[in-house]
Amino acid sequence: MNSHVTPAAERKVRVDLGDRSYDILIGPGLIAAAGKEIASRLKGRKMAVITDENVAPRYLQPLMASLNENGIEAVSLALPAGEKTKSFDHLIPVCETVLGARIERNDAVIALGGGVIGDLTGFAAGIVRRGSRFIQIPTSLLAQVDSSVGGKTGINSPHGKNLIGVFHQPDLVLADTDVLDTLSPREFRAGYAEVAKYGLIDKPDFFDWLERNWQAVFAGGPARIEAIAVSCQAKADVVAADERENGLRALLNLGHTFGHALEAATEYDSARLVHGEGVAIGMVLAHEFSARMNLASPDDARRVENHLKAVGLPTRMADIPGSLPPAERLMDAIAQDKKVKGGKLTFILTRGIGQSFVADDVPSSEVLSFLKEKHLQ
Ligand SMILES: NC(=O)c1ccc[n+]([C@@H]2O[C@H](COP(=O)([O-])OP(=O)(O)OC[C@H]3O[C@@H](n4cnc5c(N)ncnc54)[C@H](O)[C@@H]3O)[C@@H](O)[C@H]2O)c1
Ligand SMILES: O=C(O)C(=O)C[C@@H](O)[C@H](O)[C@H](O)COP(=O)(O)O
Ligand SMILES: [Zn+2]
Repeated sequence: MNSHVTPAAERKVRVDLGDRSYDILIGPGLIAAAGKEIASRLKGRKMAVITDENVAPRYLQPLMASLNENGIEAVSLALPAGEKTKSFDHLIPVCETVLGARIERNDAVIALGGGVIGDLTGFAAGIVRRGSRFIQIPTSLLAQVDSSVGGKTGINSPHGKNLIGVFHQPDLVLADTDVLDTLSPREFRAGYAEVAKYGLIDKPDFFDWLERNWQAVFAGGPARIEAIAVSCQAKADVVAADERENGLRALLNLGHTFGHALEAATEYDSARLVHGEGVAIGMVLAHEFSARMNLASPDDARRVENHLKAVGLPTRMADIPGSLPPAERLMDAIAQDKKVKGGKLTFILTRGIGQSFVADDVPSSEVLSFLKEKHLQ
């Protein structure tokens, strides 16, 4: 993998979906260049920019200036930051802002922010006028490597994560890597969990490379851009092969069945647990559960845990501050998972590092006794 590291220049990944194909541009300076990139690709000249209150003071003005300089008229809305914003309460003002600005179908709705803003804004774009054009300008590592790509949009319910939403692909993704310098270390680590996920799904060489190069990824520069580009290419390949998660795409859910249950159990309180942290704990649990089912070696679970711990991520349920509900309550959230078929649980399990697979019909009694055991560890 060392040979993959190239100088910090702009990279392009194409998501191949026939007449809904789009580019992901990755590199420095893309917010300043956004107006030009958008104007050269889209006909519409009216846009609504949705962002959050952390991102707005840093990056909204440069984006609005770039749009205006390129003949695009834009309105904006800044929402509170954090997972609780992915709710019906905040969906309403997004839809009303878009409609109030008379954004037509061929104009566009722009998400400027992390995965929360991307998922919420994408959902609004998917339902306003039964589908409006949508541009992702992801500003967190997590959003640049995962949530801005692939068209899953939506909001949370007390019943579980992302249970209300639509598939709605963006028309363009602009990942400005300069903005990652203002992300908090905790949020950078959370995004890194999704980067490591691609290695653990089916790229053992990439996982090896991350074990050796993670400090360089955290430091910035070419290794960081490389990790983002490899992640986007991995996701683009899966989405192009199975856009609506009829099979293969479920692999991108590695660690998420446990992780989402933990997010619901902590009531989407970002102070206690953010999505990437839930995924980190969930990926360790998925490897441990695979070992318990005699599918993989316990050494692989230890290796995954050691790496995630080394970067500073939580890896155990006991790492989550505050108390958790009993294992039976976690099972209620797991039963609402979108991968459940005919009441039977589907998990992403593994035969080793980079050898994940979709396991249908996982016995819930096994999962419950595993969770009871892991609850206090
Ligand atoms: N649609 C998908 O395919 C997909 C994939 C993965 C995750 N998700 C969803 O994404 C969400 C998590 O996304 P996230 O981790 O980006 O969370 P987030 O959107 O809450 O952003 C994390 C925090 O960082 C702040 N922030 C963002 N960019 C910043 C910057 N450049 N400088 C300073 N602060 C910045 C935000 O204001 C927020 O406080 C979850 O809801 C998860 O379910 C969706
Ligand atoms: O894009 C996908 O497919 C994923 O599963 C990516 C995940 O990282 C992401 O968190 C996604 O939102 C989870 O999907 P869900 O269908 O379980 O809500
Ligand atoms: Zn995720």
